[in-house]
Amino acid sequence: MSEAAAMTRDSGRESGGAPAADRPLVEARHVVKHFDLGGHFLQRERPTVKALNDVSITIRRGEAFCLVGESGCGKSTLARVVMGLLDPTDGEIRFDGTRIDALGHRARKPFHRRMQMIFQNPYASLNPRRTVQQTLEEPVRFHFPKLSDAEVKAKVEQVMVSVGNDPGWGNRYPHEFSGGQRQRISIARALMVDPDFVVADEPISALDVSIQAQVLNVMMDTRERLDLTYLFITHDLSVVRHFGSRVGVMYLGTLCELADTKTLFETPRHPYTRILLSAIPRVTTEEMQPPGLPGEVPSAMNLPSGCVFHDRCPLANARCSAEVPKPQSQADGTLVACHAVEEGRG
Ligand SMILES: Nc1ncnc2c1ncn2[C@@H]1O[C@H](COP(=O)(O)OP(=O)(O)OP(=O)(O)O)[C@@H](O)[C@H]1O
Repeated sequence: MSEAAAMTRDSGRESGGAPAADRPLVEARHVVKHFDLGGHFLQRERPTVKALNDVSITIRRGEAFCLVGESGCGKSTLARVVMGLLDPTDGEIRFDGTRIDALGHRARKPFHRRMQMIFQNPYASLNPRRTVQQTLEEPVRFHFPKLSDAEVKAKVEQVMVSVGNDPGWGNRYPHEFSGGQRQRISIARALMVDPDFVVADEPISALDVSIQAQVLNVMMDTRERLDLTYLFITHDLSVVRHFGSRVGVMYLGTLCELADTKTLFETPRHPYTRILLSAIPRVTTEEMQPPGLPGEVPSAMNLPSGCVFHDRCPLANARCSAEVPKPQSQADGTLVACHAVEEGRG
């Protein structure tokens, strides 16, 4: 199914029928996620963070799909909705052709095994009171209760070796390891249950620059060796270039552009993407504030009308402030949500 088809509301098409390799593994369709901040019950409009507003992406089997954008644009929220850690306000999530966001806990269990997550901070994501062995055994025993002790131990050893860790570290605790070693333990934990899909949310940004490449290489190696599909969230465009097969660029809860990595870097279409890429290599920080971009990102509690980027966009006209642009498929398959591009002004 093409990206454009996935983006067409009411297309309602199942992905069955196509050869396995061509079928999308993960689809987010028209996902909306609003956080209600409570407020006073007499308030007419309760304060709401509009974190995701009609976002659709399709992740194909075996690819490393990267999501980029400034801090607060909704990358982590989209990842959490895909993983079932947050319920979408609207829209749907499909995994291997099955709609999973509406499933009950029991029905979702097999999908929990197939979808794993690696978090940004390996210091916080590993339980300090559990040894490496206990941490790695736990998900295997939960998802494969019939395995014998010897089989579980062999599995731990095999996965530890596969991520470049010493299998003899099992009796040690997380604080005994460096950041890079801990993140490799986190990767091992995700791989223990033979997932198909791994979400990595800023997995290297908390690590020393000197070991970021090592950890990235471990992930690239596992992707090829185990035929994994990745959703990789990052601020760092040089990582995208290195790791990503396709890239989604987000701004203020919307998807601006979705393209093959090579195409995106060679011919960025959306004005926001162009500004972002023109800032490389200066923009690799948490803030990712591209120089030359006027003003600040508006609040997700008070979104601009029309295109959310219009008040910072050098190409904006009256239509941009009035009408939300829909993602349009270009001749090479790239999707761009921009009136200027659509009108040939881009
Ligand atoms: N639980 C929550 N309650 C209220 N607002 C939230 C919650 N989680 C996220 N948000 C808001 O949703 C928006 C998107 O946040 P999100 O963390 O998804 O962005 P991000 O692009 O991943 O940013 P970063 O790169 O800094 O992690 C932000 O405005 C954020 O403040």
